[in-house]
Amino acid sequence: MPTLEIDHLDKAYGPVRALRDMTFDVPSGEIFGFVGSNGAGKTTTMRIALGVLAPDSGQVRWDGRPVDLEVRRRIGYMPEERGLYPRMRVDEQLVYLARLHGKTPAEAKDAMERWTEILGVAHRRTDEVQKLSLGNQQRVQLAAALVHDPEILVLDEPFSGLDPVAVDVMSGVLRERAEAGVPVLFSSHQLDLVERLCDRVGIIKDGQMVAEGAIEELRSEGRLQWSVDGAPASAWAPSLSAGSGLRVVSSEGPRTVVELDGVSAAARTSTADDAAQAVLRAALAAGPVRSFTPVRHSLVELYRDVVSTPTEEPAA
Ligand SMILES: Nc1ncnc2c1ncn2[C@@H]1O[C@H](COP(=O)(O)OP(=O)(O)OP(=O)(O)O)[C@@H](O)[C@H]1O
Repeated sequence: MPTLEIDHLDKAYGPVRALRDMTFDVPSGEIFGFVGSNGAGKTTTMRIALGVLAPDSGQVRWDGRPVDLEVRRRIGYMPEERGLYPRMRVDEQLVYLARLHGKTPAEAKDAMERWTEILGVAHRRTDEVQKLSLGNQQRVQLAAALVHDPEILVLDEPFSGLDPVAVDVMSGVLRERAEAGVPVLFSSHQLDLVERLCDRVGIIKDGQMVAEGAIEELRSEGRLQWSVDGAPASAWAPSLSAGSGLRVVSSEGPRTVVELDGVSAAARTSTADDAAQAVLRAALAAGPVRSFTPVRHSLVELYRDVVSTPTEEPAA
């Protein structure tokens, strides 16, 4: 299966180390969400993936082959700074871009009509781009990334500034493209959306990948907490032994959340099961327990945990 491989990228802008050993893969058919705070290095990674910026070291490959001019033509890219000609008509611009990527005039017109229809801007085809609202310009920008039937999609914050309907349209298009076998790499600060849409997520901080995987995998590596609905914590939490690593993190009336600290990855599953049973036993000893559930953290919570953990400074 062809894969987009981001392989050990390093990049500095003068004294600023924008990327350090950035590594991940996006196989065909997968939607990979790239998240990280402002200045973390997302745009830099995507520009290198597209081949418009050279890394200091490392390589980007598609289907085992370094991204060269030929591969670059097969990438659909939505730049962060956007890149449409404001005074050109929507239809002329999209046909022009498709022609640049080698489509015949008939194919280009066909693709322009199809994508403006799918993205809900068909009625604005003859307008200059600058006359469209920002959201509609963004739909045209996505059409521009898609109009040459790219094999790979690299989209820098495609959802920013879109209304909920446009978000749904854009999400539908990305899903459909992924189902057609295209690897989709996109960055976003809208973590709820990333959680809904992505097969895998990469969280970056200071130019380094600090967590990567399916959201379920990130959850299973994250903090372990249980929510208990029963007697108040004051009636049973003191009986949790000091050496158990269990502590109450919140308690409101009958609802108590208990967390397990410092579990080594290897011991995690059995320790987690033991800890859950210990919490339940303690709560039951104090009265009836109406519900007992592991806390499922959202991507926002996982993200906060990961980015607030200090990263190791690599040896100089
Ligand atoms: N052309 C440039 N010259 C100098 N420094 C740059 C340049 N482009 C980016 N940087 C720096 O590199 C780092 C990574 O920036 P990058 O734009 O890749 O981050 P980002 O994750 O895309 O951020 P955002 O979420 O704000 O778009 C930042 O410290 C930024 O200031």
